[in-house]
Amino acid sequence: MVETDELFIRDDPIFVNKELLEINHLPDEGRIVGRDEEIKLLANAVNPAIFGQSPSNILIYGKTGTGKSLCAKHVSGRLVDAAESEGVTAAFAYVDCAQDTTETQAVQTIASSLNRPQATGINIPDKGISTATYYKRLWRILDESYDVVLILLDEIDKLADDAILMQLSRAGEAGKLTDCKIGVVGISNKIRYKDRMDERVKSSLCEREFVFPPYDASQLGEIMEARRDAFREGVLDGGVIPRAAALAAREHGDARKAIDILRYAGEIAQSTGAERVQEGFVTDARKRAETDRFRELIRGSTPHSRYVLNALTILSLNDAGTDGFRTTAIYDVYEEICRQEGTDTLSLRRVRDLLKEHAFLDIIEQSRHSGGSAEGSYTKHRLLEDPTVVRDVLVDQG
Ligand SMILES: Nc1ncnc2c1ncn2[C@@H]1O[C@H](COP(=O)(O)OP(=O)(O)OP(=O)(O)O)[C@@H](O)[C@H]1O
Repeated sequence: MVETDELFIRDDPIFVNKELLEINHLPDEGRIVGRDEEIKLLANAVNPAIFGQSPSNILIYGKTGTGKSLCAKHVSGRLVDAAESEGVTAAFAYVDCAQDTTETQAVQTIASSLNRPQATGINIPDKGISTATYYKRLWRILDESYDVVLILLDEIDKLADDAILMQLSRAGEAGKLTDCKIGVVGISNKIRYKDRMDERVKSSLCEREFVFPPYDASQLGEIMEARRDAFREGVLDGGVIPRAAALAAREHGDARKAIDILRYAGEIAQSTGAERVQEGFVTDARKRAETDRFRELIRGSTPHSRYVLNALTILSLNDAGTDGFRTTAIYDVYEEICRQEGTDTLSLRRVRDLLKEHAFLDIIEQSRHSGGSAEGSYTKHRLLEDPTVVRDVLVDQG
């Protein structure tokens, strides 16, 4: 008989179904909370696709963890099924533009995710063919296999340029490159992303725009409650979810963070050998979730965006008590950082824009002040994240 090694735990005392709390877990319909209206509006915009007609192109904005990707994927999946029952062949491709930043990578991902090599006989290699060849194969795949496709470009602002958007919008124009109808769903948490787009691409790709608001405490509570069965029955103390919901709502209304707090609280119980997940664990769990969230937020951000943040962090670490720092003070430190990095500085205007982007993501807070008639009014910037967390993450990311 094989002996069981007592060193390893076989029955997890805390979790029974931990996948429910994993970052990329896609909850089924019953577990999507508080987004009925957004789901309806998205469905409405792509509705023509179920009859094989062109869906509207969509841009979805909203802060991180507000369910943008989740709802876009959910509606796309349902659209594919609904189209099928109308006799229309549809599919959707999902591209994480933070991973696939170049035009070639993005078109490769789209082509390989839509390709059914057995049926098409087309090969999409990982590399070794030109961008133009990827496109040609993509158009062939679309023509051979589909009446309509949706292309989801998540974190669309991370694309190096507009080239692929240009191609997709051309392809979408009545049968120029393919007969398949194409709908593009761009997703971004940079509210100013559109300003950077080429005018032609903008008018074609931004037919419908949606802004997803942050969740409130009761929605976050429901989102977590809907995953309570990740835990063994009875191990979760009554106060854990309300506490985690209150904290997550007060800070960002970010569902991912709320779920992370819950998972970490469970892991703390596991690692300390506690029998129950206690409300007190939420404080440490929150700190870990905050670090993760921030790391994710600045993942793939441009070096200058990080230098600007680093400048404000250095000021904040040196002078914790103030109500913020003026743009010019931040710019001085930023210039020094650029000197050390051996890179040219961006203009003060661009730095102001980068600060606005950080403000939109709730990394910093901006306030207007009046300096009296001599000075006019000016803006102050204050770091909302814990400066030590920011510093550690920035050091990690180089
Ligand atoms: N309404 C909801 N109901 C249930 N779970 C949700 C809901 N909204 C978000 N979540 C959970 O939070 C996770 C993060 O959501 P999602 O990826 O959709 O956010 P996002 O708005 O796209 O954020 P980001 O800009 O960071 O990509 C999802 O994988 C899902 O597990």
